[in-house]
Amino acid sequence: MTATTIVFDLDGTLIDTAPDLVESLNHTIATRDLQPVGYEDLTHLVGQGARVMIQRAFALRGAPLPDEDIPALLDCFIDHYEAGMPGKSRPYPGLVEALERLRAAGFRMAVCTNKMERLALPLVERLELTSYFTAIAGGDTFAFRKPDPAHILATVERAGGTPDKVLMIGDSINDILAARNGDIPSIAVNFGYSDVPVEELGASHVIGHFNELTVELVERLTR
Ligand SMILES: O=C(O)COP(=O)(O)O
Ligand SMILES: [Mg+2]
Repeated sequence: MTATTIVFDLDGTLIDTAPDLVESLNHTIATRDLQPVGYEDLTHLVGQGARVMIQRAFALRGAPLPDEDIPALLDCFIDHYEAGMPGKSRPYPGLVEALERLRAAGFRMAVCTNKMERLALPLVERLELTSYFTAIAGGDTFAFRKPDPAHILATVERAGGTPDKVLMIGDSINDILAARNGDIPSIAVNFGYSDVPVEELGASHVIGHFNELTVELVERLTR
């Protein structure tokens, strides 16, 4: 019997990246004299990767952003974010213990994030989490990304899992919608960066701490 593949989102699910995202974003928009955004703005800004985050920050400040200006701003963000990594970003409480017990129970685990692969890989590596995951796919790894369920399924395939035995765990609409669109059971975590209450996302289950992510829960949701 093939083991279930547990697919985790990254920002706001495995790792609390908010302080560094906000800092790098503010560094980037300051080059255009825009006022800094706050932590409370982040839930509206993250989710679709750095390019969209920059575009949304300009929109939030009512500043025009011609397409041809985006590459330089994106480079500015990437350079700043990469240089500081892992900065203040940390795994959420109880994560490592949860990964340990799920690995011991034989589950295959993978990461499916809309963050660029070149940022996701070193972040996971510098927080010493890489060895838990059989595959790590970013928002630019394939030609599609969350909320397209193909992103989850291609990640599972890369991890050597089977598409009918998958559990998606995420913090926001993209994750849960991708799961729902693919008929995949899902868990929403309530400690991430959703701009709506996670109970409204339509996940199969909601957790408030990784100590609730038990082997029994995974088995029950993927039966
Ligand atoms: O960085 C983003 O915008 C989204 O990243 P996530 O898919 O890991 O939440
Ligand atoms: Mg997320």
